[in-house]
Amino acid sequence: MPTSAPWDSLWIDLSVATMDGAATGGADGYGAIADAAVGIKDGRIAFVGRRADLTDAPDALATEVHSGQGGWMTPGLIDCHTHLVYGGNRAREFEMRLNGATYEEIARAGGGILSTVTATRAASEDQLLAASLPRLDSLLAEGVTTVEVKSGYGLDTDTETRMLCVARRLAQVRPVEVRTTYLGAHALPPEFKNDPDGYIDRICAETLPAIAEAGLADAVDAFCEGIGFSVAQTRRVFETAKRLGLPVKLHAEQLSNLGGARLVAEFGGLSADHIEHLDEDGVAAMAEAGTVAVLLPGAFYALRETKLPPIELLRRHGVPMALSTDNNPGTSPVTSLLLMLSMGCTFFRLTPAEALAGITRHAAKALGLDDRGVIAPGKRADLAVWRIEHPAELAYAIGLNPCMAVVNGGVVRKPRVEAGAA
Ligand SMILES: N=CN[C@@H](CCC(=O)O)C(=O)O
Ligand SMILES: [Zn+2]
Repeated sequence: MPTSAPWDSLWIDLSVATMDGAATGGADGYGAIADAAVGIKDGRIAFVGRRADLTDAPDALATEVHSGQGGWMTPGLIDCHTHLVYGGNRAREFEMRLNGATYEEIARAGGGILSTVTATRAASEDQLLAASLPRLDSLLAEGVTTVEVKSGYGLDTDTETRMLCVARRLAQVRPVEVRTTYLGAHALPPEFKNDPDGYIDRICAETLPAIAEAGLADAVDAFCEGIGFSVAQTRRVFETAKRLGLPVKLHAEQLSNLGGARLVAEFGGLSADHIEHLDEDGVAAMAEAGTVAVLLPGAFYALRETKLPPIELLRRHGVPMALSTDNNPGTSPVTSLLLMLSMGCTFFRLTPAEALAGITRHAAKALGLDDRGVIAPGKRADLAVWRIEHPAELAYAIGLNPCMAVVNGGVVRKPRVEAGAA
């Protein structure tokens, strides 16, 4: 009676970028293994190493044997900061900016986020789902296996709840893991005009407790900025999140330095995001707290920012750096995570290895996930296979998508999900 193979599947004929700095001392930054083999059992990595170290023939070790055709395998990509679910678009605002208006002027004039709030409040759950799927499909085509999705365009309890329900539904109709973040403190809704403290009262007393009770959020975020909320108001939201047992993250130091990074570090927060205006005190506080720096070059590009995030300080203090699309209708209508690799290197001067860690290992850490983001025994078998000769090509090529296969929890899929498939 033939014994059953120990593994469900085995990948060979490829090199592997494990992105597991711990395993390789980060020598090449990729944790690279040439002529490698990756064994998968029950949706988890069972083996990763040299093919020469396999103890038996491939078809004796696995039920399914897959060839990487001489390419490379990386961990599945993780987009750790998106506002993917929303109604409408802001192309007119794009035109206004090209006619000289700034992002802040448009926001202060009641446009910007609030115009998306109007469109999102008017949309049904099914309409929001239909509007979000093409944006998600674009990310999935590039080997993305985990996406974070924020609320923040409802600003009332019903619509914030609806947004997070839609975010959760995305994972039911697409091969992707979705992590949700409540971002009620994103902008001041019209019904609380000139009363930000009253709006924070409602977030802390009504909306956030209701969303936590419903299990709709994995984390809580806020926009700490002159056109957003103060440190004191953000602190109140974080105190409520802490009481409800939810981790925090923060849109911090995007347009100015209010000390948001120090605040999110004080709460042991998962990440500080944007951080163009971050100073060394903030970097040191993040390093101390293990808070990840999430870099958003799409917003930097779309707003034509000139203030670069303090990359050298982040490196010197050992703060993990992640990259993300920040997909949103205003500052970053971006649906390509691979393009963020290119921008992270070209604008922010990350190395290709740092950039790839930014959408794998460090992006997982920004979401508080330690079961993915590296290829190592026991981790989720979330993988992407690329028709490339070296991982640096992923950051080097602009507009080319060399993804040839994606593995979600051990299940192999083609990169492009059938358009419109439910
Ligand atoms: N800065 C605040 N939030 C989003 C922009 C939201 C919007 O403009 O719609 C961001 O991450 O850039
Ligand atoms: Zn954002």
